Amino acid sequence: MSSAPGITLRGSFAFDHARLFGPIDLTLPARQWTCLLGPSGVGKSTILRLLLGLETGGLFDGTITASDGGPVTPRISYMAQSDLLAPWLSVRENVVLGARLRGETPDMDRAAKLIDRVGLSEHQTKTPAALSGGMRQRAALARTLMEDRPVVLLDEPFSALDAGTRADMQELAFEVLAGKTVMLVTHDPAEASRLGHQIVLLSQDAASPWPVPGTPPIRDIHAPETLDSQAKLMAHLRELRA
Ligand SMILES: Nc1ncnc2c1ncn2[C@@H]1O[C@H](COP(=O)(O)OP(=O)(O)OP(=O)(O)O)[C@@H](O)[C@H]1O
Repeated sequence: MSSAPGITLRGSFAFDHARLFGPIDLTLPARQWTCLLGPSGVGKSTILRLLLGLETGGLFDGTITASDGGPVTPRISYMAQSDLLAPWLSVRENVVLGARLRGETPDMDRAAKLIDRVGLSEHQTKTPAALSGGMRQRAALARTLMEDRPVVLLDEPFSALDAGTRADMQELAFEVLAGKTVMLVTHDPAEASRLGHQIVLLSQDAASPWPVPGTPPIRDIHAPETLDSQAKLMAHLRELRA
């Protein structure tokens, strides 16, 4: 597969001529993790929908480009805020759904390994209705990790998980998505401080870079630079609300 490209979105977005954000200039550097934070309703998920080429109900005035000049949308896999699991399929069938929909033969060994890594081996024949919210989120994560696309967009993928499982799943995602261009939408300063090569704060007027620790991700949760970054980012986010 070709190397994962960087992605750049430049422009403004409006609903019914009321500006939601922009003009902004947001670049996801190739093969790095970009963590996008910002107040609820500022337009983070809308940016993901624009990158995915999905209907937004509004008007985007701008450009979305890949650093290699290739198409953007077909090279993206996406994990939405809601799990989007098919309710009539088992965990295992959901995890291989992408391949089935494309008419491909799924790699069942890879699926089994991922289901095991997200801790759902004993639940793989259950349908989503028989799972907890955190289990459904892990099933959706396994499905996303199963897709081998160069660009991956994750919309609050760990939000329903307990703290220990969340740390484990962050480590799994970082390992499996090595070499891919990733954008993680999160409200969690600790998560961004741990995972981001780049942290970007979205406001109505700008997508602004926020300093990241000098060490490369994935960072140890207890490392002083991770904790320092987390504390400063948290303080800044609280100031923005004041
Ligand atoms: N079809 C629509 N028409 C008008 N406004 C809309 C429409 N769809 C979404 N919105 C509004 O657009 C804004 C941005 O929504 P979006 O989901 O992108 O925000 P977000 O930053 O991801 O929020 P959160 O952090 O809560 O998930 C919200 O205020 C939402 O109410």
